[in-house]
Amino acid sequence: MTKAVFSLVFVRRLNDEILLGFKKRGFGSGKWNGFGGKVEPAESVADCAVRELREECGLNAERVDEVGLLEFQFEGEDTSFEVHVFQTYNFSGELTESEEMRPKWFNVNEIPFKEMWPDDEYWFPYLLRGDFFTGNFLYRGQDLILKHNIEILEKP
Ligand SMILES: Nc1nc(SCCc2ccccc2)c2[nH]cnc2n1
Repeated sequence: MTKAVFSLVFVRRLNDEILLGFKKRGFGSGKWNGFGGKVEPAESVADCAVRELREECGLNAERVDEVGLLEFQFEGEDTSFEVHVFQTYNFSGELTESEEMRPKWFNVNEIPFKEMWPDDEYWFPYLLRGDFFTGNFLYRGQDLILKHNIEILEKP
């Protein structure tokens, strides 16, 4: 089982808005998601999160805080995805659509889960509440979760 490491970053504004991007092509296209991609050899996961955010929507995160760690396996595939989830409230720059992503602010009570990866509905409540979460999901294809486990580190 080879492991590929990815970053995924969610931008928050005030307390009730979150930035999502509609993936226009490539892996996960047709779904709303955070911004992210594959960690390159010479960078940290956090650096990757900042880089991918800027590349995909033009925003510069002053800092990113790790809020979760997810592992995804797809039945019959040898590679598993290790996804480090980050959040930031501190950003600058002008929101821009890219070839990859169409960004849009959502109210946290109106997350478009039906147009997102099925697992997101399991861990979004913890992301929004600021608890650190870990989870692993076994998929059949990209729509069916065969097995999953989630653990929460309650904030002190
Ligand atoms: N929310 C969410 N995201 C991903 S992939 C995120 C990491 C990534 C991978 C490739 C390109 C850009 C970003 C998922 N996979 C399975 N469930 C999932 N849920």
